[in-house]
Amino acid sequence: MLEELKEKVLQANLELPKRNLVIYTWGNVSAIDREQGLVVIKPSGVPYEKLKPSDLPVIDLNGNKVEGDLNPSSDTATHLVLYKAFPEIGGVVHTHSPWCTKWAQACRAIPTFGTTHADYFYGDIPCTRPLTPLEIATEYEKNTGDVIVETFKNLNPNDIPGVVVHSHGPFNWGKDPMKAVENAVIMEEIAKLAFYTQSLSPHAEQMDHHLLDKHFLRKHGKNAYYGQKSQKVNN
Ligand SMILES: O=C(CO)[C@@H](O)[C@H](O)COP(=O)(O)O
Repeated sequence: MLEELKEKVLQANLELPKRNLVIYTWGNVSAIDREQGLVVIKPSGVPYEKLKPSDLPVIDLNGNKVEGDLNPSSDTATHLVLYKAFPEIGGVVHTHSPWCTKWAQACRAIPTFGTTHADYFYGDIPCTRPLTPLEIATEYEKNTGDVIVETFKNLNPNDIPGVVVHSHGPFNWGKDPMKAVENAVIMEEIAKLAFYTQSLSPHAEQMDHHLLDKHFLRKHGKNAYYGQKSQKVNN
């Protein structure tokens, strides 16, 4: 079981350079086996092309390494917070992909400007609140995950599978590690489209972002009542 999960995590990590989401080792993917309460994650600082399944550390939900010689990703604490807070996800990915990171550094949510966005994300893609200097200095600790969970207090992570963390970058998730990476690729493209849209039309920002909510709801087979948000937005 764990060996199969390691292979899935390996393949998902190899997608990051393939999809131009990372340079060097600026990204990491993990997956969770909820029955065993174990997480498989990329080792810290190891180039993707050198990765083997046996290199992938296995950790428990308290962050204790239960298998593997290499150190787990420096973002492990954030991955663990998200698995505990979002019970339906099976994979998490973090990168410093350039377009999402621009919105993160500007501490701005990525606006819903079109159906490309609304096909995948229910409303604007949130940015966390501005982080304090101490939170920025300790981004490797659990506070990064805590501020993401705080951002989703009134949002459904199944309908918005990603966030940009102020001064840091994007985190995405999904039902499995490859779906998490797919959501990261899509969010990076949406971030790029949004950047150029607002540069072409500064007034786009004033558009009612909820105009496209029903597009998402219909696409995802939810009861989309014209002009009203469906009560049932969970998958
Ligand atoms: O945010 C950061 C560094 O600021 C990390 O996400 C690194 O970009 C990747 O770290 P490892 O996964 O290799 O530990």
